[in-house]
Amino acid sequence: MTHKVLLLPGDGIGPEIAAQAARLLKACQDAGLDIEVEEALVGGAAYDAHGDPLPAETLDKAKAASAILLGAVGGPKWDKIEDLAKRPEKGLLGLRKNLGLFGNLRPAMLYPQLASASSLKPELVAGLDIMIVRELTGGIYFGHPRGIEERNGERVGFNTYVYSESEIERIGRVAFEMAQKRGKKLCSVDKANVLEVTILWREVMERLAPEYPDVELSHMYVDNAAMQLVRAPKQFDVVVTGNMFGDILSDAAAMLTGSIGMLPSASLNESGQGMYEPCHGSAPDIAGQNMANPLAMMLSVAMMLRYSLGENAMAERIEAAVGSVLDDGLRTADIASEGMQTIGTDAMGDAVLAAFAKQ
Ligand SMILES: NC(=O)c1ccc[n+]([C@@H]2O[C@H](COP(=O)([O-])OP(=O)(O)OC[C@H]3O[C@@H](n4cnc5c(N)ncnc54)[C@H](O)[C@@H]3O)[C@@H](O)[C@H]2O)c1
Ligand SMILES: CC(C)[C@H](C(=O)O)[C@@H](O)C(=O)O
Ligand SMILES: [Mg+2]
Repeated sequence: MTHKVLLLPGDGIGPEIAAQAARLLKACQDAGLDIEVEEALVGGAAYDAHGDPLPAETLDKAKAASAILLGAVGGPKWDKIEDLAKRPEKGLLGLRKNLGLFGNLRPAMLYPQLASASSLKPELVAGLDIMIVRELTGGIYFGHPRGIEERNGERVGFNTYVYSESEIERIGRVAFEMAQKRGKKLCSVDKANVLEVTILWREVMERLAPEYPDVELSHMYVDNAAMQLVRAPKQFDVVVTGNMFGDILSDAAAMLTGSIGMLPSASLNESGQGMYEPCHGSAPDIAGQNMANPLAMMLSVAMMLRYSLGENAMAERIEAAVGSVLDDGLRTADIASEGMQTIGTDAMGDAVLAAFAKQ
């Protein structure tokens, strides 16, 4: 069966790293992968062309695709748009919500070659392999009521942090199953000392635990979890948490691996359809300078092959190609240690493709 892959480059460095992903997809096709690749607009680019960060045409194409690859959206050019619904980021959130992509997997895995690029001492991160399972279609990002309104003579801004039991259970099961396949440890991160919604979160996780007797469940408050991540990150195997805590903790975890430019992600729905994207944003500070690290995007292609297309061998081939490029000492600026020569986005893409061809 031919799989349809939708490529959404987006904004800022999005198109630069998406170009490297497109070359990698072509190499996979040449190696026998049966896919059809189409491109569409999302985010600021879509707003500029159609006045809408998620045009109906893009959403229709996304719904029809087996998998979606997204670069990044947003940037200062669109930050002045007063109507939040028209901001680039809402295009991304709209895709997640409309496709029901509730299960966000963010693996923070250290390539040993990058130990000296980590923000922690090498001995604290050697062998680091954490999977953050972030709930992606609920929580404070999508809660009602929300808005800015006049109260007692001043404006008040508010969002609502809401989770239903079924939403918690659904992401809990993804996390328990993930822990079963990995190190059998699951840490659920909440703020149950303060927020009722996360008291319910904790209760549901506890209720599920007896169904997964081989998994050791623990709980941690999010403030402590942030501290523990940078103190002793190897204590974690799988971490499950809500939308906003997961957003923040995954950026922090990224630095343990050397750079946010190394962190891919998968966002899955109940039917196995997925959207794959680096965890980072559009990096306006380096956009257009051929400086962005394309590896998170290229590793997102590997996650797509593994989670949506069932092509594990080819996924491993990409991951091995990345490893061999790092073995050769090739580094974009974000992952270079002092004194190392750096290469640009295109050259890093060339190197991964050459290594992929040799695998
Ligand atoms: N998934 C997404 O599309 C996504 C994710 C996060 C932020 N954003 C958006 O991106 C814009 C910029 O946000 P931000 O600056 O807070 O976060 P960011 O992730 O874009 O950048 C943070 C820092 O990391 C660096 N960086 C990020 N990706 C890199 C890469 N591949 N290689 C090298 N360096 C990299 C940037 O140069 C910057 O210094 C905002 O509009 C934000 O809403 C989008
Ligand atoms: C751009 C933004 C909506 C997004 C999020 O907050 O989920 C991003 O930070 C991410 O981590 O994917
Ligand atoms: Mg984020």
